[in-house]
Amino acid sequence: MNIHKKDIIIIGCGCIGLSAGVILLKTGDYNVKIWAKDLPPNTTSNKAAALWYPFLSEPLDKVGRWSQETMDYFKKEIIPLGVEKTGTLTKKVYELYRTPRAQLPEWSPFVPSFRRMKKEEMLDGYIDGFTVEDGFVMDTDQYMDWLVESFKALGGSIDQREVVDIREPFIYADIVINCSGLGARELIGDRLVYPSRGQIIVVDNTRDISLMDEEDEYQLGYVIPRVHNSVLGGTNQQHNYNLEPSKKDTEEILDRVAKISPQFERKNLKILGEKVGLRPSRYSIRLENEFMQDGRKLLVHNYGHGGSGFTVSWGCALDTLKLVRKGADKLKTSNKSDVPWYSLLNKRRSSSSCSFVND
Ligand SMILES: Cc1cc2nc3c(=O)[nH]c(=O)nc-3n(C[C@H](O)[C@H](O)[C@H](O)COP(=O)(O)OP(=O)(O)OC[C@H]3O[C@@H](n4cnc5c(N)ncnc54)[C@H](O)[C@@H]3O)c2cc1C
Repeated sequence: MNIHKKDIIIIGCGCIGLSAGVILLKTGDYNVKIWAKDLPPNTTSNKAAALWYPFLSEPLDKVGRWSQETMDYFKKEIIPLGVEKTGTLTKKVYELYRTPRAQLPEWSPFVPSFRRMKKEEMLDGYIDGFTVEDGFVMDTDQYMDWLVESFKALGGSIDQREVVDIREPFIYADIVINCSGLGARELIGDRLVYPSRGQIIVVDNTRDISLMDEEDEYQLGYVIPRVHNSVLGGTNQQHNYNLEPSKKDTEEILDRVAKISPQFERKNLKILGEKVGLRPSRYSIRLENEFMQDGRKLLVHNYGHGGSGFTVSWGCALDTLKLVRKGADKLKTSNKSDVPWYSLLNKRRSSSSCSFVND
């Protein structure tokens, strides 16, 4: 056991915070606690489809690398554990277009199994498309439960609490990781993060291949077969905070998926439910160090993953570990009594405590 373990607080218990927590704990160098306003199953992550495929997130070169690293991690550490445990299933992905694409996606050079679809693979009505043979899907509730269990099994702990002042977790730890997703808008005042509302329909039938019609990035049509059901989508409504499923969206999604293939016409589908989540969109995923309080505290940002949170989760978690190591080496020695706001926030300590394993 490393008796000099550093304490870390992660803000956020979605797929991003939990993946970062697992990677940090696996090193044996840190005590890790998650603070989160909402816990699974009430996070955006639980509302996702979720398919491994880079989508609606930037910058595309980094997204390509993080996506491939995530795929490698899934293949080595998660898929071998079995679908019953992790809710993760290997599935081919087809991204379909009705008009020719002049270019391959910018992220594609990072993914060796990416290729343009062959003519004989094309569905009626489509003339271009891409595929990733070894793609995979997650049944999000099952996968998120497994993530929580993995984090706890490694010694991590989770407190349900909202952070209203980013300085508060620094009372208890010199290193804080901000995985607050859309919450970063209020938590640190980052107005560059905004919601992209996604609505999905859960249906009972499962198919063999994930199909996505991405001709119009705001009027999406996709069918994602998971372990126990399939997900039909979707919407991409920017700056829309409505968390209630809309009847109009449901109707339009059903129309769009019926156009992908007659097998998805509504008479062939049994609707089990509808879900809405707000993707944490940003012009660029923010994964970087920020030093606070004259260099005595380290805030690592890991948020703004848009439509690819699951797809890049482990790649971003591995980079978070690198940032923590790099930042920790540069931290100046902390002297809590020097910190002017400490005494103010100290008042809260009596009512809301936080103890680490080493305390
Ligand atoms: C309909 C839909 C379909 C999607 N499909 C896919 C897909 O197929 N593949 C894919 O890769 N991605 C998909 N996504 C995107 C994916 O869901 C997100 O990118 C991902 O969930 C972001 O994870 P996160 O952990 O950053 O955010 P969240 O899951 O939102 O977690 C944020 C956490 O931070 C906490 N928090 C926020 N503010 C505070 C605060 N002030 N104090 C304490 N805690 C705070 C929250 O309570 C929560 O625990 C989809 C999204 C939607 C909506």
